[in-house]
Amino acid sequence: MRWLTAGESHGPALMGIIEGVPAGVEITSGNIADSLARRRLGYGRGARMKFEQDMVTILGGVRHGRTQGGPVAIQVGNTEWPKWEQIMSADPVDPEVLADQARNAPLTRPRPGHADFTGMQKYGFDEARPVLERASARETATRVALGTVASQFLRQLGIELVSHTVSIASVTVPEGRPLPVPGDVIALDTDPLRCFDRETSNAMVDEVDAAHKEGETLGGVVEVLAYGLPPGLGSYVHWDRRLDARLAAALMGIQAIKGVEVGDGFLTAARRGSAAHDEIVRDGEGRIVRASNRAGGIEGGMSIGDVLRVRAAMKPIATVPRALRTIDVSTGEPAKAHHQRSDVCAVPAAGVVAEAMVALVLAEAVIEKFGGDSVAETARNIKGYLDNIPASLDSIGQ
Ligand SMILES: Cc1cc2nc3c(=O)[nH]c(=O)nc-3n(C[C@H](O)[C@H](O)[C@H](O)COP(=O)(O)O)c2cc1C
Ligand SMILES: C=C(O[C@@H]1CC(C(=O)O)=C[C@@H](OP(=O)(O)O)[C@H]1O)C(=O)O
Repeated sequence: MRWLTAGESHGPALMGIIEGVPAGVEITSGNIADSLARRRLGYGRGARMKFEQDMVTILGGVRHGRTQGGPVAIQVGNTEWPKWEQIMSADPVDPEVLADQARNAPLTRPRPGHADFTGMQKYGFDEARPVLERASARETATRVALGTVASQFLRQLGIELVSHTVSIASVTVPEGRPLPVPGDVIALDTDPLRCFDRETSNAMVDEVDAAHKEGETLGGVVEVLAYGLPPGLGSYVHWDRRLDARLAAALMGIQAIKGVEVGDGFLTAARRGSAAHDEIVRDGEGRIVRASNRAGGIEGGMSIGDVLRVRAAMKPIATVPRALRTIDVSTGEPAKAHHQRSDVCAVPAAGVVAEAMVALVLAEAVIEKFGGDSVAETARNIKGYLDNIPASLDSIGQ
């Protein structure tokens, strides 16, 4: 399986292609639009989320609501395009027409924390527009679109994902709260911060309001859970086939994500060995189970058949209204970084993006282990594998 996105933040559309999806995945543009609507949610998102729509068109690979085995191509149109048609035109535009457009003013005051400055150095641009157009997390709309295809595939195999917000700045869900399960997704999506704990969510709203008032921006932590995984996805034999390595890379590949944790992660580093691992025991019905899930469902680079649990830490939004110090590269003089509008906090949206990235990694790992040109074939192969795990090693009660 492989996938790729293209397109700019203010271009006509974003595009994504995913190849290697078996035939028979049930997917409609409505499913993708629903996922994209979830990505736009979240208290603290900026003005653009209110006035722009995501226009989904499936351009290939799907017929009558089912994948056909070929690459799936999805377009997400930017409804803001008419305002940017000349500025972002692929073909040359009369410089006089461009000179009249206020929003085309050169962005010569790069924002610390964004890709602006180094992107200009790297590609030889004299302003940040061409950098931010592609560096922008607008691109994550396409990842969520492609991730929806992956999620639908996984769901048909009994694997369900849940994402939620664990913290906004220093406001954190208290330790020991029960994990949200797939049946909680609707409730999560109606919470302003996609937080499972009502009291914490209220405190998060206050935190975002305070930051907004003070011209600040915020980061936070999101968690993705996967239920129903078979044991053995990923591998211990090569570093780049480890499931934890692939999940970490996928999550770190989201704009503004600065840390990834698998299971209890950093907390585990502070524990003694006897309190760090998940003992293998028999439950009341004689099945082999784990006494805990500190590892987050991965050992030795492989899924162990328990709930997968990964977290991603997002830094505060780089476009800080109380603008940071920078240099105006057109004059060489100290200046304040450019700021027109931005999100105060996009952590809830990042959770939906993280869920999409986890779905893409898991779908790829499933295809790698079980193959299948159709979902039915993949499902048969999974069943054959599980049925053939010897009783002495059976941890899934087959
Ligand atoms: C969903 C989402 C929305 C974001 N919205 C903004 C935004 O409105 N303004 C901004 O400056 N950065 C925003 N960012 C973060 C930037 O894209 C990110 O800071 C930039 O790519 C640099 O981060 P990096 O150093 O991790 O690449 C957003 C990120 C995500 C995931
Ligand atoms: C448009 C989206 O996110 C954008 C991500 C983003 C950034 O710098 O990453 C900056 C903002 O865009 P603008 O600067 O045009 O207001 C966000 O709105 C989106 O998520 O659909």
